[in-house]
Parts: sequence; structure tokens; C-alpha cells
Amino acid sequence: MTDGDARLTDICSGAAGGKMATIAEYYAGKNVLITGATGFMGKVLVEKLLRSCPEVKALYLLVRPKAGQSMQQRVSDMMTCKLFDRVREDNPDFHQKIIPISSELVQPGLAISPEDVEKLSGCINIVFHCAATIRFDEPLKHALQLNVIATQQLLSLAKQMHHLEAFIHISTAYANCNRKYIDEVIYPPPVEPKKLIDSLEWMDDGIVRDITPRLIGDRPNTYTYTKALAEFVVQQEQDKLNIGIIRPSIVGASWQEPFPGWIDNFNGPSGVFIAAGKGILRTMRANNDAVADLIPVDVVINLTLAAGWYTAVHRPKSALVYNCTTGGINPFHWGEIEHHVMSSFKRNPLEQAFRRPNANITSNYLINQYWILVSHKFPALIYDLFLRLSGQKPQMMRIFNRLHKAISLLEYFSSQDWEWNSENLSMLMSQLTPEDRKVGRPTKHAARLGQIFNILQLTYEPDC
Ligand SMILES: CCCCCCCCCCCCCCCCCCCC(=O)SCCNC(=O)CCNC(=O)[C@H](O)C(C)(C)COP(=O)(O)OP(=O)(O)OC[C@H]1O[C@@H](n2cnc3c(N)ncnc32)[C@H](O)[C@@H]1OP(=O)(O)O
Ligand SMILES: NC(=O)C1=CN([C@@H]2O[C@H](COP(=O)(O)OP(=O)(O)OC[C@H]3O[C@@H](n4cnc5c(N)ncnc54)[C@H](OP(=O)(O)O)[C@@H]3O)[C@@H](O)[C@H]2O)C=CC1
Repeated sequence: MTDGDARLTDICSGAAGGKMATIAEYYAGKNVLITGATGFMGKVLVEKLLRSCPEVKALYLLVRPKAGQSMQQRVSDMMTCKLFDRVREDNPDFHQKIIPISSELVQPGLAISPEDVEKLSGCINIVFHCAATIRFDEPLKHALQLNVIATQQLLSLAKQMHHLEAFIHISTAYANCNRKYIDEVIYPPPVEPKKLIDSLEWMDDGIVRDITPRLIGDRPNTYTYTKALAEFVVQQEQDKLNIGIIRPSIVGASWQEPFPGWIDNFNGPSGVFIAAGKGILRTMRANNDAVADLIPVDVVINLTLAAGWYTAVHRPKSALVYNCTTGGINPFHWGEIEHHVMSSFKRNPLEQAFRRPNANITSNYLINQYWILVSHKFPALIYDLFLRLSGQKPQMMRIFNRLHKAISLLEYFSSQDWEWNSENLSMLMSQLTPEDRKVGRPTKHAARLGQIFNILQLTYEPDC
């Protein structure tokens, strides 16, 4: 085990005794409700609770049927994936603690049956709300429905829970990316959510699409806009519920737990790294000197569990926001990332690469356009011509068009940087024992190498 792993693992396992045992002790005997448990962060949360807080009573997961699979089948399949190997080893019967509840979050009442509502109202102690649409190109109506209205409905359900001790909402550090300095406060929303919900209700999709740019204003997409609105609706309930809001920055593969390099998606930088490693991506707009605020999923989940414990035990008077970011503590820059990623791929090439990896970032729009033409579009054209001539279906231009679409949505985040205050996070850390704090914060070297190492050692489980 490395330094970083020791921190919350030990707290949760009670290894260090005294104050440190409180998190695992706190979760012992508790019933936890989780939304988004089939997603990237949700799965890691479920795994960590089962492994490090083995006395937890039960995890109730709000899951919908999908792609012809029932919710039970989806949860059973999820538990067979490699992510759960350590839990399975420790307790082969761990699945008994998992109780799937059928729920479609965009339906009235979250489509939870009256029997299930009654059951949840009577037994849940902590709610972790992870579900969201994280797509940057999501139509506003759907993003509003899932990220805002479903959050409101979940809060209504939470208010009916007789034994609820904490409601933890997962937001994003970029909810307020229209600001350069982001404090651990909930900023006034760009619009009163209720007014927006009422207005969009009668508009057809075409009208909503047309007015979306005006509505989202200086935010880059419907995702960050609706996440900001969601924070506001959560805050409105702070007099009635104990609330914690976690704002992670760019969440990447696991650093240590349950093993390094676990990921189930190619969102954000992971997709960019792989595209560069395969020799497909050769140029992208990014600022060499801007901070790349990456954070491994296991670190986020450890902090989320600690925040759940703190919220329930200390019952802060108002909702506490935790900016879960790394730039202020341990800045890593896109230029450095480019250097490490490219030298790693040169030393350890990926299989079946399109060509030798050689990607560069530039903050200059025209230079980027030039390289797109020369090193993306022209080779794609030649390759597709070759495929055509040899009787095969052309595909390279299609791949590049998709890549360009994805990249164009990401460049906003790689071309500038932000400063986040993380005092509440530090305060949370200060509640841990000095030994844990000393060994717990990832050293600069370890965190950087961890990120790079993980790129090369990814365990990608897309269907888990
Ligand atoms: C030059 C080398 C060194 C590079 C150094 C510099 C790197 C700079 C990277 C900058 C990245 C900055 C990212 C910042 C993000 C911060 C946002 C805040 C964080 C959050 O709060 S939430 C999480 C953020 N959400 C996302 O990341 C989702 C973004 N993705 C989308 O919205 C959609 O996937 C997208 C891009 C609109 C594409 O949609 P669509 O065409 O419908 O396709 P799919 O989603 O089905 O995916 C198709 C295909 O593409 C792959 N994919 C997805 N994302 C990427 C990506 N980022 N790069 C490359 N490829 C990507 C996906 O896996 C699918 O592959 P298949 O093989 O399954 O078809
Ligand atoms: N990933 C990142 O880099 C970051 C994520 N976050 C936040 O963390 C949280 C989790 O993100 P992440 O795990 O990456 O996202 P994923 O896209 O991996 O997971 C989303 C989850 O939400 C569920 N969900 C979506 N729509 C519905 C619906 N209609 N009914 C029921 N469940 C639904 C999905 O279920 P299903 O499997 O059925 O689709 C899935 O479990 C989000 O709130 C996000 O904003 C914040 C910062 C960074």
C-alpha cells in the first residue's frame, strides 16, 4: 500500500483506532441510498463502501432497466466485474447487501413504486446522489429533467425519510466555470430553476434548441448550466436536511483503490490520451501552462464518504460545499501532461496503432487548424482512398469527424484555468488523525506518476 491509499482506507477499516475508526463505525449498521450506482463514480462508491465499511447494513441502488436488461440483471452483471474482485474475495456473499430499487429518474416520482417509497422512507440513513447526464451535447430539456428536476424529486423523497442523517449531492467543480475564482459557496443561479422548468415545459424541442445558447450564456454547455441549477435546488433544502455538496474536477481512472487504473469510460482526457496513443490525434487546442485539474476516482470517492460521515455527525448549519480539486495543492499543467503522455506512449506503444504517436498541443487557433488539415484530414483522405481502392468501406474520415466533435467540446476546459478554494476540503482533512494526514496527501511525484502510469495500465471495463 502506498502513502495515499493509507488515508481513508485506514479510517474506514478502523486500523488506526480512536478518531480514525469513526468513518467505518459511522457507516456500520446504516442503510445507504445511491443514485447513479451503475455509473463510473457510483460503482466505485458501492465497491468502496462494501470493502472498507463491511458493517454497512445495506445499499439501496436506484437503477433503471436498460438495453433489454432488467435492473436486477444489470446489478448482478455489475457485481461480477473486476472492480469487485477484492470485495468478492473478502465476502463472497456481499451481493446480499445490495438491494436494487427500480427507478427511472426522469419520470414523475422517480417511477419508484409506493411500496418502495414506504420502504426507503422507513430505513434510509444516508443518500448519495451521483446520477446525472454528463454529456456536453445533451439537449437542455433532458439535462434539466435529469440534473435538476430529478434532484428536486429526490430531495422530496429524502424529506420523507424518517431516519435520514445526510444527503450528499455530487456536483462538479465546473458548475461555475463562468467564474475564474470559485469559492466553496453556492452562487446565485443563472435563472430561477422553477421559472425555467415552467417555461420549457410548453416549448417544443426545436424552440428550446434555438434559445439554448442564450440561456446558458457564458457557460460552455447544458451540463455545467444544469449542474449549477441543481446546486441551487439542493441548497434550498438546507434548513430541512443535512447537506453536503461534492464538486470534483476532472475525474480519471483510479489511482490506488481497489487497484490502479480502473475506468469504465473514455470521457474527457482519457479519450484524448488513447486517441493520441493510437496515433489518431495529432493536434489539439490546449494551453501548456494552464492547470490540468485531474483527480483520480478513488480519491473523490474517499472524500465523498468522509463528507457523508462529517455531514451526519457534525450536522453543519448550512450545506457545506467541498471543491474536490488538485490544482491548488498539487498543480499539474497540460503541457507537462502532453510531455509525459507522449513519452510514455513512445516507450510503450499501444497495439494496433493507426500510426506512430506524435501529438502536440497548441493554444493558437490557426496553428491548430493547419495541423488538423495536414495531420488529420489529409492522411484520413488518403487512407480512405486506399480502403476504397481495395474494396473496403472508408472509415477514417468518419472517425476523425467524431474525434473533432468530441475535442471541440473539451477545448474550453483545456484552454484556460481556474482557481478553486478548497478550505472545506482542508477542514475535512483536519478531522482526520495527524498520522493519516501526514501520509495521506499524495506527494507531487506520486500523484503525477500515478496519472501517467494509469494511462498505460488501464483496466477498461466498459460494460461492467
Ligand atoms: C495531445 C496529447 C496530450 C493531450 C494533452 C491535453 C489533453 C487535453 C484534454 C482536455 C480534456 C478536458 C476535459 C475537461 C472536462 C471537464 C468537464 C468537467 C468534468 C465533469 O464535471 S463531468 C464529466 C465530463 N463529461 C464528459 O467528459 C463527457 C464528454 N463527452 C460527451 O459529451 C460525448 O461523449 C461526446 C464528446 C459529445 C461524443 O458524443 P457521441 O458522438 O454521441 O459519442 P459517444 O459519447 O457515444 O462516444 C463515441 C465514441 O467516442 C469516444 N469518446 C468519448 N469521449 C471522448 C473523448 N473525450 N475523446 C476521444 N474519444 C471520446 C467514446 O468512447 C466512443 O467510442 P466508441 O469506440 O465506444 O464508439
Ligand atoms: N466523470 C467526471 O469526470 C465527473 C463527474 N461528476 C459528477 O459525478 C456524478 C457521476 O458521474 P459519472 O459517474 O462520471 O457519470 P456516468 O455517466 O458514468 O453515470 C451516470 C449515472 O446516472 C444514471 N442515470 C442517468 N440517467 C438516469 C435515469 N434517467 N434514471 C436513472 N438513472 C440514470 C446512469 O444510469 P444508467 O447506467 O442506467 O445509464 C449512471 O448510473 C455526476 O453527478 C457528475 O456530474 C463531477 C465531476 C467530474
